[in-house]
Amino acid sequence: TKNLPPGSLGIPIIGQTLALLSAMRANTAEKWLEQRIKKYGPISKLSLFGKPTVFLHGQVANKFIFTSSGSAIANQQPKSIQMIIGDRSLLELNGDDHRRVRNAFMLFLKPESLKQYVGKMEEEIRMHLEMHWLGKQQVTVLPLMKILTFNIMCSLLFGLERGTRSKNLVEGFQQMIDGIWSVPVNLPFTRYNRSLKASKRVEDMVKQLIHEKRVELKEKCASDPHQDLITCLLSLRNEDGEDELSEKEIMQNVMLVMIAGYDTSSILITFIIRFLAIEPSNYAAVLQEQEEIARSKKSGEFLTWEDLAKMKYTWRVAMETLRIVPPIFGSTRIAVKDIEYGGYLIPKGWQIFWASSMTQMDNAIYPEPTKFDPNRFENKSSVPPYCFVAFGGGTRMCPGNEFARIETLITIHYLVTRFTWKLCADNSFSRNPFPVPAQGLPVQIMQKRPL
Ligand code: HEM
Repeated sequence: TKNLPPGSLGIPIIGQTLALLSAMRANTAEKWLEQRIKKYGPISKLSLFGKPTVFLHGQVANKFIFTSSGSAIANQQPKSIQMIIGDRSLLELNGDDHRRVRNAFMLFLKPESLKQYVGKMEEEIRMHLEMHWLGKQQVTVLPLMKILTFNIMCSLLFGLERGTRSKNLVEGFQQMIDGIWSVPVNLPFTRYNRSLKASKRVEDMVKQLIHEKRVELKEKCASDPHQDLITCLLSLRNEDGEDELSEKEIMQNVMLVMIAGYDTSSILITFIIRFLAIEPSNYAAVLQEQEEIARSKKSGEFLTWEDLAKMKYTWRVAMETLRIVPPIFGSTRIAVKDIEYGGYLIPKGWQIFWASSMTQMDNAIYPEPTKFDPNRFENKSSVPPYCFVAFGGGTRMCPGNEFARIETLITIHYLVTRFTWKLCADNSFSRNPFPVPAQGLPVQIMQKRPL
């Protein structure tokens, strides 16, 4: 029989949870994990979120976690997420069910489909800049990027225009996510309780939207079933001519997509803006790439898919941002049976924890890891597999990465060609558990003269 990995499970229930969370807030979580790796090696045990856990680090470990079959390692998120989103979201599904629901979402989220939404995203971005940036001297970037990414999602995923409904949705939705990362105590006046109530309201709103889309689809049989995500999902049939997804699956996964795509993308764009403000040579290279594209267009002309393909350097800047500040610090799985790994036993029922930053800040993979150097990604082959894991990997790799790429590139295009900016606060940040720049990143902005 194999031994358990080294390390201590800490105080019952609490374990090392508070220590990790407070290191995240102080932005020292990488150091905290590094010390563990120094002390115990790349495989160690601890307890997190009330569960005995094995922390795994390194390229081989990432591959092991991302490619193991669901019969050995299944997805496992904190119970609070299940209570808030429900038991049929991709996060809870495994095996065939996971594949079926994920494939349905990929029909909408794959690049060939997203191609047709470039214009819609662009309209949202232009409108956003007009409403929130134009004529201002100072803006706070993070809250604005949240508004922007939420509006993009409302438009593309739900076909929902701005108005009272999307306002109510964003309010409910904000309260709902606030509780996902809170202590799951369901008593009146706790954040968690408010979040559960908000999730019920959001659920009702999404249900109503689904109902309307269903009626629309029936009445206008010929209209484009790909006009938005919900309509696309409702139009899917399996081999027996039945609905491919149940209404519950559509509802819960639409809620999941909103949660998964909202904080993450807005944080990525916010941190690119921050890096461009503190790295003048990278800013100059992005500006050159984007001005060249802007110059090739007539005034007011929309960007095309081909234009996005030209934004290679800008995407490298985004990848370097994701490498140094991954919006998702890490995530957990559960061992479905006793597993042997690296000479140790991971007992059935234990949690497995991986952290993207740890591989992405590894000196052996990325020399001078703290240096912001987008050219690391110039040559795809220079990054070994399972070492850039900001979007995860394997069967659960982020299905929204292309969506995030498109909205990020278009937003940066408009920002650098229309504005210049300077940071107003220091450039520190903390994790909560998402990275949040000091004061939400206030910047002083100046509008540029059109090219
Ligand atoms: C910069 C932006 C984004 C980052 C860094 C990011 C990161 C991630 C990561 C690391 C995972 C995997 C977690 C794990 O393996 O446990 C994931 C999963 C997921 N992401 Fe994203 N994401 C981003 C944007 C989006 C967007 C825009 C959407 C939707 C439009 C989205 C939808 C999802 C969904 C539904 C899952 C669960 C997939 C599954 O379990 O099969 N994400 N994301």
